[in-house]
Amino acid sequence: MKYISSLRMKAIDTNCSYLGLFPLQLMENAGAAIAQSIKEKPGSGKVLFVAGRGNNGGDAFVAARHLAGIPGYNVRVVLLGKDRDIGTEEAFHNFSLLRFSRVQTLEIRDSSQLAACGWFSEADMLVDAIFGTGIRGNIKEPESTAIDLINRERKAGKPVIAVDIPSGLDPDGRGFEKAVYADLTVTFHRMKTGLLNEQAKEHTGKIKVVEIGVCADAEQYVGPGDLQILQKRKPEAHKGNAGRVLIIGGGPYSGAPALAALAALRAGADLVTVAVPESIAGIVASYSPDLIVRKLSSSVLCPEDLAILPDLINSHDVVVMGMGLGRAAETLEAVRNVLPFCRKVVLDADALSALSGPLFETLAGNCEIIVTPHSGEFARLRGMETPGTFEAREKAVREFSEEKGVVTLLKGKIDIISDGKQTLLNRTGNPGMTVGGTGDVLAGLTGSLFSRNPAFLAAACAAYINGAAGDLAFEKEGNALLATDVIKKISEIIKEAEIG
Ligand SMILES: NC(=O)C1=CN([C@@H]2O[C@H](COP(=O)(O)OP(=O)(O)OC[C@H]3O[C@@H](n4cnc5c(N)ncnc54)[C@H](O)[C@@H]3O)[C@@H](O)[C@H]2O)[C@@H](O)CC1
Ligand SMILES: [K+]
Repeated sequence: MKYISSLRMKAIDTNCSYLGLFPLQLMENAGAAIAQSIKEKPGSGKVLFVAGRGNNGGDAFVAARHLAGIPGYNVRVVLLGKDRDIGTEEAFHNFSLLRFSRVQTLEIRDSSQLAACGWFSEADMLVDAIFGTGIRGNIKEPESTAIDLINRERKAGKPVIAVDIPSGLDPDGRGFEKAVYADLTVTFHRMKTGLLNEQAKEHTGKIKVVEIGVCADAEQYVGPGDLQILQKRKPEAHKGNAGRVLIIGGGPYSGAPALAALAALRAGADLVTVAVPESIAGIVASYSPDLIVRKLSSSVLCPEDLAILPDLINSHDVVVMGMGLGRAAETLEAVRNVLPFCRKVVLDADALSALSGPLFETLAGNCEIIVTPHSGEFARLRGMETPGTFEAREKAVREFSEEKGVVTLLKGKIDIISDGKQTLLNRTGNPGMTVGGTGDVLAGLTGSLFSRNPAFLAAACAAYINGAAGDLAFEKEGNALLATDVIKKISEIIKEAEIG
């Protein structure tokens, strides 16, 4: 069974808006589904909706409007507050429509009015729309009393329908104080994680999962909603809290590690150190005063560098390795020797050539790995051709990630990101980005996000931001865009999403 966390559900909601499917439309469908479920229950003439001030309450206002037009129903809504306290535009809009909908409403000042109004005891059926996925912290008044009153009526034998989640339950399955006991829970789009455990089952009654018209792409493709799940910078943050990234690259090339490092900085990392062979250290340092450069021993990464790398690795949160390293035998040996010292690593470009099946097994459990291959590198990693059809490629990425215990970001016209259990696609980006260096930018971005976030989320969001920055660069430069133009645009995406 597919189930979903409250954060991911919120992300899908935001992705829907981005695609042009607005919250008001989803709320209309959610409310209509509730009204339908009420109609399917016999003996429910006098229906009382108990609504909180969030969107869960908004769903109830829609359902009340849908039901009120039907002969035989007497519909009442008690709002736990005043209309000015309603927290969202959509819920407020739907509450306002009740004035024209033959629905009796009551706005309360405090919990004493709840029992005094007599509406709970007069109802034949109660609909619980106090909270859904937006519950936070200890339950306050008047919500707490409202839950008690619904439960009192249920004990007296009246049916109770919960909107999305019985109010009080934690949507993600953490502990809870108290919650509504329902006969039926009508939950939207997907089963919520918090409805599954044994304790929750005592509260949910039967669970019905109803579709509310979410666009498939809002769930399948990374979007702005996913960016909202990323860790935000805390106001009291100290230097280093927003991530320390170590880039190991360069030798035959000097630009690649610098591009990765600058992208990591733009994506919000506090400290980025670039460890490069001595022969190019001066060149890399000269690119930008923002870079901290550490010299390795020779003209390519080699096993002797193990003298300084483990300490450097320890003082950073994430290692990003591979850009511009070249594939000299001693370099690939050094990559293999460095990996056991890493706890979190992004492997790109030439570092991917050092990997082999047994190496993944040795590292399993000690090191979280993100690999960022293009199609050719993915073929080498797997030891077989990358499939031609999109579906087969997606399956290959999923299976490889599951088998090796890594997150794979397969770059392409549509990027595929998987950890074996979850898979997301990304379609930001444009043909101008086939220019050299954009892969290095993506690796740096991925490392920066990975320093503060789970691997799968970091890889998916990095793919989105890299492509979205590339699209902004394309508006100005067209097909003549350069990797450095992409880096310059990262800040616009980060700023708009209020992350970083
Ligand atoms: N795709 C979606 O995510 C959709 C969500 N919808 C509905 O929207 C709900 C989520 O809406 P919201 O995010 O507005 O949140 P909720 O409506 O679940 O709860 C937020 C309200 O509860 C109050 N509150 C939170 N914790 C409290 C506490 N401990 N004590 C007292 N009051 C507390 C808040 O101040 C706010 O007024 C879903 O459960 C669902 O019912 C639907 O409208 C359809 C689409
Ligand atoms: K509810």
